[in-house]
Amino acid sequence: MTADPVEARVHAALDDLAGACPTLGIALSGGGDSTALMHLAHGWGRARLSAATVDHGLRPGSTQEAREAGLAAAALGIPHEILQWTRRGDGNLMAAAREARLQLLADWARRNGLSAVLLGHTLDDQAETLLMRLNRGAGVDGLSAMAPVREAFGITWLRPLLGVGRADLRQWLMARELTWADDPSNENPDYERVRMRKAIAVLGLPMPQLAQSAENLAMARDALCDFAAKVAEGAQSRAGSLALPLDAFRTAPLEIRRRLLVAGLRFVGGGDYPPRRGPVLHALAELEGDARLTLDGVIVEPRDGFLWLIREPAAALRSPAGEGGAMIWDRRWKVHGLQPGQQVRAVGHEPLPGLDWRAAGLMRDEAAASPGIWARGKLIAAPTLHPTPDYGAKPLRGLKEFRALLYTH
Ligand SMILES: Nc1ncnc2c1ncn2[C@@H]1O[C@H](COP(=O)(O)OP(=O)(O)OP(=O)(O)O)[C@@H](O)[C@H]1O
Repeated sequence: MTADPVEARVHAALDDLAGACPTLGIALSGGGDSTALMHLAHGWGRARLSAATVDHGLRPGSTQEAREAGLAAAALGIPHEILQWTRRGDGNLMAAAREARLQLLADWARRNGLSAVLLGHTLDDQAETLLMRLNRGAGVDGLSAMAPVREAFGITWLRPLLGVGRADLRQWLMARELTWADDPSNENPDYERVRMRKAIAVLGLPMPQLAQSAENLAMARDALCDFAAKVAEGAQSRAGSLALPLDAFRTAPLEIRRRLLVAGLRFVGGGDYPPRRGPVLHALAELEGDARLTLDGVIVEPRDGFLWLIREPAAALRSPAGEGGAMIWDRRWKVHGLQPGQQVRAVGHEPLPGLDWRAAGLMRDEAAASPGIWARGKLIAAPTLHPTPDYGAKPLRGLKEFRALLYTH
């Protein structure tokens, strides 16, 4: 047991988060936080360590800094790699650099069979992030604390420094005559994070309390998710539609209803982004009556004790046709084994009179938005509707997979 408070705290966090990991990676930027992290993890001594530095090549001298980080790792006998980023495309530079950094580190971790990668986010990062997001008017989810454990890019990321302040880490390093590189962008007031850091210092805002608020919000978020999951327990899904029990939905608090509706819209519509808050709140107000509405390509309709969310036929018809052996159509259907010349497109309303769609227990719009297999402009099969004698088995021979995908966001 160590008497130093920084070591005691970080080692306890490592026991907790990484106790079962035989190998750990360190995302080593060369700055004070991750340099301290490397030394503290080395002192902890319970896992085999490797380190990597991403050279973004965005500042002169970045390659030299990455090499110096490598030397610091080598001094502790820790193998180190420099991962080079070459920028492609344009867009938000910081966001692209961050995304690429995580991807490069994740690939490196996989290549080296590492159980998890440690990141050097601190109590200060937690507090600054909270203020930045408050400034942007984020909701409970956006304001919640950074998690100490996170799965992303196919690997586990651990943040054992979240309980320690940046100044304490710097002092810890200085007391041991250990050096680090200061990134000049940490002083650049063009960055929102830097402005927030200065505001915290000038106003004397209490960092631990800010970080605690972020953690409390994370707990509130988790409780809301659990509650929403309970209400959704009686949900049914068929033919890519979703039905939520109407009583449970109507009696749930507004925030729970909002979450359920957002999750349902993404499940049925397959959208990459959640729908905007304003239209969702508006829809929730309308749903207090018996309104039927359309939002984000999804029909929302209270009917027979359920709140139905059905893909809007017009939106499904706009979806590009699916072709080839294996594909995902309309973001929701996985189709495998189509024959050459066959396409997946929505059935549409037109062919419905000739089909026995009621026998499948579907509603009219549900049937129209469901996938059909077409050849030479003719519908030859509609596997989610009842197979009718006209279809026969022939056109479907070879169809191996045809199922609605579950979206879990
Ligand atoms: N160039 C880099 N190479 C390796 N690891 C890095 C690099 N830059 C940052 N990291 C890792 O990420 C941690 C957090 O750094 P930083 O706050 O700059 O990045 P971030 O995750 O992009 O955060 P933010 O979202 O706040 O911008 C560092 O402590 C370090 O572990």
